[in-house]
Amino acid sequence: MDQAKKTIALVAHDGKKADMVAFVKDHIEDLRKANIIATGTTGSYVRQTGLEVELKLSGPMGGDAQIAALAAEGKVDGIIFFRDPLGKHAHEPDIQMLMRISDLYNVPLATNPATGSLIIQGLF
Ligand SMILES: O=C(CO)COP(=O)(O)O
Repeated sequence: MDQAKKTIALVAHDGKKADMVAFVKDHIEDLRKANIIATGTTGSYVRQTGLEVELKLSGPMGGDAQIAALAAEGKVDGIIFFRDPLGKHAHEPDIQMLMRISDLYNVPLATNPATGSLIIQGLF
């Protein structure tokens, strides 16, 4: 992790992983300037774009919680979290926690590509 760089967390539910990969491709030049962390499965998909990604645990196994903990410690500058509004998740409490922590610590969090682009514009 390069302390001089911004850190961006990428998280996407299964129904939104294709959207996340498309988003990363659209913003790859800016994202290359950042440290990228991601929940496990999302990160594996994103790596296919060639972007370097530090993988956390898969979301249902605690990945959202790991990203929330880093955000609470001031180690995350932006979170791009494409939730599936049509899906149901066993780890819903973790999803809510990640959003709550981002509000508590005023960490920008985008839940769709439009606001994700605004976060990237704002950070770079
Ligand atoms: O479930 C998730 C976010 O809540 C995402 O986790 P994965 O990237 O491991 O699929």
